[in-house]
Amino acid sequence: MSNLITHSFTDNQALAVALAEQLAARLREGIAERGRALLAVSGGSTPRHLFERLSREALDWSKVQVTLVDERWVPESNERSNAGMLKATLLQHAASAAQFVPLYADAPTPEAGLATVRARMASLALPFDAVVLGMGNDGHTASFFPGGDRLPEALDPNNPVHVLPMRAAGAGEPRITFTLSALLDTRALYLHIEGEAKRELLAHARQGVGEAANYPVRAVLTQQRVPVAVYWCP
Ligand SMILES: O=C(O)[C@H](O)[C@@H](O)[C@H](O)[C@H](O)COP(=O)(O)O
Repeated sequence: MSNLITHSFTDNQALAVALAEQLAARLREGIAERGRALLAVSGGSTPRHLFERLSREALDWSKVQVTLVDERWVPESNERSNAGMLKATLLQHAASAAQFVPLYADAPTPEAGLATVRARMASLALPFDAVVLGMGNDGHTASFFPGGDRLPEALDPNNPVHVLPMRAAGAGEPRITFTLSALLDTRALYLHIEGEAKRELLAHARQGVGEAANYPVRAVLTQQRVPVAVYWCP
């Protein structure tokens, strides 16, 4: 049985409204049932509208912890920083009361900052209430890049480690990423993609056609641990 449910929208505004409502519902549920909620989101360019929308959802954001599924190893002031983007979009308005838990530490490399980041992440009470993944045109998701130096470790479904450094030719700077096993430890999993090219790429990755058989995102699509809700618009 397929583990994927696809929700298609006419444009990115309609998608942002629907996914923001969905995420807000998961967070409210976490707060009602456990007194807190934990959200992990992707960076990149796709989720900006979604974040702007989500930031205005009425809920008790002071009980919400927000982190990233992956981060580029650059300080927040760098335009490539996912944390910087998140602060400018999601952590505004009502959501400015949320606690942001960053994946970057002030160290020259992700390896040098790893102990600090791991200690920080140990304070998060998994499972996540919701994880939102994106996907790159090379079939990566989070920082699971094709040819990534620690890709097998990152995709190992039984890896007890939550966070790993990652280096790959297509990644730009060194990265730090949650592992697949940590990201699948979630009550709800979303894959947010936009555009025809990504829809085709996803279909190929799902079927394991040609080069797409090796796309890292396939590990998310073929796992049976948690259903994947795909949110797509042209
Ligand atoms: O830091 C990152 O790059 C992201 O977390 C990454 O995994 C992203 O989701 C994809 O690269 C898609 O990026 P776009 O939305 O820019 O296409």
